[in-house]
Amino acid sequence: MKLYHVRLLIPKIRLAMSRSLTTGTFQNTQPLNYRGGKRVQPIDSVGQEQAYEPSTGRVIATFDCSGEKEVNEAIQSAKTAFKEWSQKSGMERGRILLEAARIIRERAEDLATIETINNGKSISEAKIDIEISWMTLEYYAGLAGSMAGQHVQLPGGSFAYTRREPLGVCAGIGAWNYPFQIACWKAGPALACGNAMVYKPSPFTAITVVLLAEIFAEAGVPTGLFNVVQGGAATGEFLCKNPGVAKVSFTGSVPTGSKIMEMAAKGIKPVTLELGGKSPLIIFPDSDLENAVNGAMMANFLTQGQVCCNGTRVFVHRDILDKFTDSVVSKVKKIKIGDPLLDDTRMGPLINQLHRERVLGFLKTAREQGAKVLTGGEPYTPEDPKLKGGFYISPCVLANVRDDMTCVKEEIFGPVMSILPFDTEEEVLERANNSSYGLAGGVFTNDIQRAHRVVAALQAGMCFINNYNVSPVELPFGGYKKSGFGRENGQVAIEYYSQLKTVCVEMGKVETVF
Ligand SMILES: NC(=O)C1=CN([C@@H]2O[C@H](COP(=O)(O)OP(=O)(O)OC[C@H]3O[C@@H](n4cnc5c(N)ncnc54)[C@H](O)[C@@H]3O)[C@@H](O)[C@H]2O)C=CC1
Ligand SMILES: C[N+](C)(C)CCCC(=O)O
Repeated sequence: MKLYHVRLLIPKIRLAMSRSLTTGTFQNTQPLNYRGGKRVQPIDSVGQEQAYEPSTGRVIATFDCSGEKEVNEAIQSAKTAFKEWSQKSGMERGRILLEAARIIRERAEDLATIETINNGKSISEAKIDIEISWMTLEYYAGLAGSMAGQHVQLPGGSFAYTRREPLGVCAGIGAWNYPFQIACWKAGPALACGNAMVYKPSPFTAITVVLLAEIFAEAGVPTGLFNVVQGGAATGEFLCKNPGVAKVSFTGSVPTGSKIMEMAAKGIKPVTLELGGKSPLIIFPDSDLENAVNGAMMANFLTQGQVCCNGTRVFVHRDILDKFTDSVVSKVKKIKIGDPLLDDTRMGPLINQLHRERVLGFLKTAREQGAKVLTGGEPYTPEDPKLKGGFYISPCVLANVRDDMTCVKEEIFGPVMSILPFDTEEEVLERANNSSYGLAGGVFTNDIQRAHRVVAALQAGMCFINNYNVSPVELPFGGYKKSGFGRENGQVAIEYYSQLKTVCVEMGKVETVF
């Protein structure tokens, strides 16, 4: 009875706290590592990192990066919990994951607020991210109970069966653009399959993943099942190289993905790599123009354009080029930039000053190479004085671009759309596929056969017809080519967090050749 009251009260207090949080007020005071069922300071460190509130430029947390000993402790803690967790039935695990999903749903506003403070994305988007997060846990909770093997009949009454078993302790390494959601995309299937996890978020967004660890504990996972270590490359490397880690699931850039694969190769560990992209979005003249324009907006400007699967190469048929361009530019000009915690803001700041300079650098090169800026692409300072130190830029549309320009070839990871005219289907497919990336792709057309023919020809793991950047958890997500391999979400993710054991059973006498 007492416990029941505590349960009801805690979220209420927290919600009240989050509502009083406004931009410029949050300061982290608690340890950000999570091990053995509680927040802890790391026992050793490899330097310090700072997390910012990108909308104001304020430092909101300074923390030690976990050293080799701390990473090892977290892995040992996960190993202990794995023994208990892996013995539970799928139904038992599913029930606990459902409870975690329920708690996230109950605290959605709270979590979205902190996510916005630490990442800079608008609160309206952060709320969607949190919704996708609890849906992910619900989905894998449902799948946990249906994981099963096969029975195979053999001659003479003998038979075999297969068991789908967990891998052990999985390492999750995340990017900063969807901190809480990426952690759920990894933890959901990993825990459903019976694994334990040690998770390292990006040091830029160190805050919300610890809240997820607390939620798992509250939902009833064994102590130590989900641990958090903090830091950058050095901490990540301790994790990848540790023989106690059975698998690495990574979301981030191509160069880091390549390093992760190398480290994992030394230990013969499987990896899932969700890397960058430079995806094409193809608009045919027979498409519904309003839908196509809205699709292009969704493909380019979510989370200030810092989205791996964005369709940043927008190929538009020459017949509708002017109409499409005018419509997109007028919509982009109306995007409300400012305090991301305000409900009507649609675009917040980029993640940090260095990244803003990087994006502005791409725009400088684009201009030098002959691109025409139709709107935006400048540092932006909101009127509210407390936002003066934030990392804002105005969303940008580029025209007069060619396929060989840097802004069309390289991932900018900012709010920059390039519009490229085309004339024929054959030509546009050739150009769309002319990239070392292959994460996503989209097509807008009302010709049903053309739509399917085009997506069949696109070299990309995630394709959209007449929409872009929707991501229901039921759908597998992942890349072709340098955008990585392995899949997150969907039923198939179970295969990436489990291994198959075959048990061959003899019912007769052993026939020997000797
Ligand atoms: N395909 C996908 O699902 C997504 C891909 N991305 C890609 O991620 C990039 C942006 O994210 P960033 O955080 O800047 O990428 P990043 O590759 O610099 O860092 C990603 C994570 O890896 C860690 N890390 C860095 N060096 C490491 C090393 N040597 N060993 C182990 N861990 C290491 C970082 O601390 C961070 O947690 C973009 O290229 C973007 O396309 C981002 C989000 C989603
Ligand atoms: C949610 N969605 C589709 C906008 C982006 C997910 C991939 C990423 O983490 O960048």
